Amino acid sequence: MAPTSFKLNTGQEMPAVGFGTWQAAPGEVAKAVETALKSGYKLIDAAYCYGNEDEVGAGLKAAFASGIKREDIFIMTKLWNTYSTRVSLGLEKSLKALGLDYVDLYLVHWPVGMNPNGNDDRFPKLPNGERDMLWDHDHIQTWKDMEKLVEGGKAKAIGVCNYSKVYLENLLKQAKIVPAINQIENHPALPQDEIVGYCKEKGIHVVAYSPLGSTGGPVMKAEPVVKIAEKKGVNTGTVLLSYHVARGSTVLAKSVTESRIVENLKIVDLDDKEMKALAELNKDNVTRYVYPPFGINFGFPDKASGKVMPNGVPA
Ligand SMILES: NC(=O)C1=CN([C@@H]2O[C@H](COP(=O)(O)OP(=O)(O)OC[C@H]3O[C@@H](n4cnc5c(N)ncnc54)[C@H](OP(=O)(O)O)[C@@H]3O)[C@@H](O)[C@H]2O)C=CC1
Ligand SMILES: O=C[C@H](O)[C@@H](O)[C@@H](O)[C@H](O)C(=O)O
Repeated sequence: MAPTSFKLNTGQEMPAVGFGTWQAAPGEVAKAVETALKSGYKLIDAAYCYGNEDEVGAGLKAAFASGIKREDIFIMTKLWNTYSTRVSLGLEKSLKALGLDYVDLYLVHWPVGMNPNGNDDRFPKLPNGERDMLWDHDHIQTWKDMEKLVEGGKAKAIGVCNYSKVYLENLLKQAKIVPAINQIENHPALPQDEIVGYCKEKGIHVVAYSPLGSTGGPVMKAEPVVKIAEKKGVNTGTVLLSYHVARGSTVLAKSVTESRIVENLKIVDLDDKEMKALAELNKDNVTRYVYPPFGINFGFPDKASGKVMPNGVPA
């Protein structure tokens, strides 16, 4: 039987399936979060940059009012890049919007800094339209500030997102706290074997995002996925979500559609042959769906161009 949770290096149990809130349109996400929690999700993923933490908070409030207990739910949110030099403020703003006293896990959203005094709170731009980045920002300084939060108790644990092997290697050389998780884009069309293997070796739990291929769920149409789903009599989404649990990862799926929210809780066992067939998908032509235009080389083997940042890829 597929596991329903995984133990983190902090001792916390993290559910195997979580609910995503990115790109949930205004007016939809509060209801979606409430529906998700009432349907049995125990893990909610939020972020300051999604601009909807207050609505996520409304959904949490409604679910708690119906009898669901805060302590039974694992809630994580993320520090946005314009707060990379104001970590404590970033957490305070998220807690306020979510209506919470603490989060179970606070994550660095991307290992970059963006201008905190630019022309927008979340997405400051330069006159030429490029993102207003802090080019000399060292992601390890942000991590040191993240470490200080844990003592305060408002973040029970800390972790990262979008870290490649080389970024993580650099971080671990100076970290006092090993990140509890690394949240990365992951699906059979982007297996990320290098970083998944490295995280396993270091005791960092992998959390897979965009498991369906993000907006519109394009990976659901891939041939091996459709074939396995037909053979097992399940939906293609179930195959894609189950792929991560079989790999020992937590998976996050987003939907604002009630039937899909419920459907995405279903995980089935996949055997070695099925996992191998999924591994063959786009083997020589990986597809990454989420790669914002920061102009930075994050060190992922499939995207090795862009500017080199302090403590990023070697110059
Ligand atoms: N740390 C990071 O940088 C990132 C984190 N994330 C997190 O991961 C979560 C999941 O990733 P996300 O990019 O949202 O994409 P997903 O891979 O979860 O796909 C979401 C899309 O698939 C549709 N969908 C969901 N379930 C089904 C289903 N059963 N059948 C058919 N279509 C379906 C949704 O439509 P609809 O809603 O209309 O039902 C939506 O268009 C995010 O919401 C976010 O919380 C995501 C990206 C980056
Ligand atoms: O979490 C989801 C993604 O990382 C998202 O936060 C970014 O892609 C952001 O929209 C951006 O454009 O930089």
